[in-house]
Amino acid sequence: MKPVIALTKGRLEKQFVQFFKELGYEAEPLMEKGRKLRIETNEFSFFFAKGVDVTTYVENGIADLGVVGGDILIEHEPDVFNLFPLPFGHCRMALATKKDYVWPDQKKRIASTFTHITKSYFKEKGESVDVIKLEGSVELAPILGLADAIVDIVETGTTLKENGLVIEDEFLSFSARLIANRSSLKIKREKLVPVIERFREGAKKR
Ligand SMILES: Nc1ncnc2c1ncn2[C@@H]1O[C@H](COP(=O)(O)OP(=O)(O)OP(=O)(O)O)[C@@H](O)[C@H]1O
Ligand SMILES: O=P(O)(O)OC[C@H]1O[C@H](OP(=O)(O)OP(=O)(O)O)[C@H](O)[C@@H]1O
Repeated sequence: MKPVIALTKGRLEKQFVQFFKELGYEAEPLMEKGRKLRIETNEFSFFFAKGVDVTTYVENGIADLGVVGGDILIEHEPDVFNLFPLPFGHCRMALATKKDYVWPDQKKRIASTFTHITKSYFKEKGESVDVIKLEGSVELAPILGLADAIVDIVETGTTLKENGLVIEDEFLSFSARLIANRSSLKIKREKLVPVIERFREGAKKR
């Protein structure tokens, strides 16, 4: 059986395919995938899912390996081997609010997709806040008055800037990570170790 790799769709997928190609693996089927969710190459079976679902598939042994953002691992703490960072998908976690915003005296309302990370951040500061969960376009929340501030991923800073928000604090930085199912690493050791080592070497070189 070929190793099965779960890839995060979207941003990370494109950067992974470039990296995978640079390692000398057959990447054409991935580059020509269109809307297909599963792709076979000579050496691997790939499938594509949202980041958090990638961790679920790897945790449950449907995939042997997975490529997922470090933010997802910290937020959801899946029971997988978190092997090492990959040289793409770099971003940071930031607390941001409206420019010149005057914070209210009452409990702060913070909107985020990353509720666990947000709660831990404020807990460490010894501050109790109300966290409002949003699934996307989080920057809207302070602008529309749903929240005082947001905790969200920042890469170039363009989204914040174009929406009149400024960073109050940056507190975590991430990249994509290679993860593995715990039993696959034992049962399929002979097949997986050379792949993992090739990825590790490639990641070091970049
Ligand atoms: N600018 C960025 N915004 C969001 N995620 C980024 C960014 N740069 C790198 N990443 C990384 O890419 C991963 C996947 O991001 P992507 O935006 O493709 O997924 P998503 O936020 O779940 O997407 P979607 O909004 O399409 O559902 C994130 O978990 C994060 O680690
Ligand atoms: O600093 P930047 O380079 O502007 O990138 C950061 C933005 O990208 C992500 O959103 P995404 O495009 O994934 O859309 P979403 O709001 O639907 O998650 C993230 O949530 C920020 O909004």
